Amino acid sequence: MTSAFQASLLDCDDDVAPGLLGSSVRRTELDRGAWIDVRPGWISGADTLFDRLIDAVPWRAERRRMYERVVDVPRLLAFYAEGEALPDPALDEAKRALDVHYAEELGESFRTAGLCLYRDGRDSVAWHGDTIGRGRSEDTMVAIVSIGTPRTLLLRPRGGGPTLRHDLGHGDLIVMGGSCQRTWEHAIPKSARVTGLRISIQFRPRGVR
Ligand SMILES: O=C(O)CCC(=O)C(=O)O
Ligand SMILES: [Fe+2]
Repeated sequence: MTSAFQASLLDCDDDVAPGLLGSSVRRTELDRGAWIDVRPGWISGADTLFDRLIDAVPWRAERRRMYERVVDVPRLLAFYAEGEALPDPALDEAKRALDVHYAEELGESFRTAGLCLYRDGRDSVAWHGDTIGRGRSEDTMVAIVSIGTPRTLLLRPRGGGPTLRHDLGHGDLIVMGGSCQRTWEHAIPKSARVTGLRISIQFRPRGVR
């Protein structure tokens, strides 16, 4: 697959690396004990990482049962279970940096990496919380690195309330924490305007999916 994502002129760094976290992470408290942390432009060399992941990851299409029908999942997927080698050393570095930054607050390390490839604005993820496993009943964190074409992440309280909109740019980090998976839902909506590829990398602790 060739990259349909146009390398930005400012980002011509061949070395891929996560930047500092620390005070560059901006926290927004949501209600009901949920929060999000945002660190724009966390990954430098994100263009290079994007191209490497497009080639290295065994992207696969999935079909899932939805009520009476079996439908195509509208994005390509890959999953790296605990202990499985990640597809790029920069993802190991990102995971290590997240483990250090969140060690005290999370009390455990991130263990798995889920990857999604959104081929264009027709690909999406519907409203959901990551509630398969412990996210259903316990506070946890899901850290997402977004690279490629910017997409909108929507967040809304379960049971109703205003929708928050967050634009995820190339190399950005967003972490959903506290009760976010069980008291809020998130989605990447379809968009007729989006024509480029986006990769999302989600790091989760053990037993959260
Ligand atoms: O694409 C994203 O950043 C979100 C993906 C997501 O919510 C999920 O895989 O659970
Ligand atoms: Fe999710």
